[in-house]
Amino acid sequence: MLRTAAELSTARRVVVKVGSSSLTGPDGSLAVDRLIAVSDALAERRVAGQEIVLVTSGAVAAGRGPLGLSGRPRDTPEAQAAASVGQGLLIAHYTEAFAAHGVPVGQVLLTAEDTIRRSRYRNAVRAFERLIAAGVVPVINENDAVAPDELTFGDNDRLAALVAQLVRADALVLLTDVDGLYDGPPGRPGARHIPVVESVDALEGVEVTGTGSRVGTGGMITKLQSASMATSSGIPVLLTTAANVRAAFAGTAKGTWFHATRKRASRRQVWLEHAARGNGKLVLDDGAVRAIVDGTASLLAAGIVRVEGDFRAGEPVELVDVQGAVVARGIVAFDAAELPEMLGRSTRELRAELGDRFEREVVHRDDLAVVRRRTDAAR
Ligand SMILES: Nc1ncnc2c1ncn2[C@@H]1O[C@H](COP(=O)(O)OP(=O)(O)O)[C@@H](O)[C@H]1O
Ligand SMILES: N[C@@H](CCC(=O)OP(=O)(O)O)C(=O)O
Repeated sequence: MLRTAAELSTARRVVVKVGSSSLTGPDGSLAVDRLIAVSDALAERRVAGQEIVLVTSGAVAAGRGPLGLSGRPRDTPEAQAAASVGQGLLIAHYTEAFAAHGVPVGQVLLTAEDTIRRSRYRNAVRAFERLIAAGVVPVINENDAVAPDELTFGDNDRLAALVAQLVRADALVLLTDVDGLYDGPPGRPGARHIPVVESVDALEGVEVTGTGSRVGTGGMITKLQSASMATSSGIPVLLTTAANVRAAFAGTAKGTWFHATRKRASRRQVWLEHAARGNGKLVLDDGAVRAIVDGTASLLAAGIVRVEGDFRAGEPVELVDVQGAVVARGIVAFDAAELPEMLGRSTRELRAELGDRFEREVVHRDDLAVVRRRTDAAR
């Protein structure tokens, strides 16, 4: 696992996210020279043997000019139209810029649903692995033209963290218009640069805003959420400017390095913790909550006080405490309809009264991910 920003040159696989603010000019339209500069640096890394996955914003901004929009789109359909027009332009420029180095790119447009559903998640993993093995740089954006309002990532910072988890990257690099995290809005006199963050969730005395550049989405808040998601699954994060991309890979860029806070988790665990959404909830008593949070126990029927929602065996569910706070997510081994008569009973009673099939754990340890405290709304 990478310990410092200086080690980035040794990373095998790096996900790089470039924000709209780094790809646009002062009038908010696409600045092709900036896109080419980032592409040149990344293509060189790919040619040198590093595996690069690019998450790029800029579709909405790139679509503004051709549609004659002077500011941000006014509503969702206008943003969808701008993204649709802009995405084509964006990928055309990337294709050309990387081709100058003999590197093919492959466009992948994701929606939140692609990560929420296990079958789609697995399918995305397969596609990425094949692209990377073929020497391609996957170029990813959200599928803004069709993503339904209630199911969008909305910002590419968190999408980039999910992609980093999906491809099991060694590092995530967030390129933006500011050379790292400051203890307050960087334009404010006296704001201090923070070179290293040990744990995003333990950050204190730092003021971040959700509004950033004129074209970006989410400001620094979504970057911290992204860093929290990545670092808590074992992936360190470097935040710096797009102009620093070469220096970043040489290990010399001014930026902020977010240490990984946990060991690398399996894709299944990461999916459960960060992406999976379920239709149901299992409400646990205090003893069961302690056992699950402590780390080694499976969930038994004896520790469940109530079942909410409708689900089938094999689907993800939330494990919540009696106050409703999410403690963990897991794959449940029984249908919702089977559980009520099992609640509160020991495995021995279940076997005696309901039969052998009911002697099992309700959620096996291997199918369970404890949801730790992290920056709110990190999903
Ligand atoms: N504490 C902070 N440290 C650094 N930048 C901050 C902070 N709080 C807010 N920001 C703002 O976040 C912006 C970057 O976010 P955003 O505009 O969404 O960029 P991008 O388009 O690259 O995703 C910066 O321009 C900066 O003004
Ligand atoms: N998918 C959108 C990007 C949304 C977004 O997160 O933008 P940014 O904050 O600039 O990374 C687009 O391509 O315009």
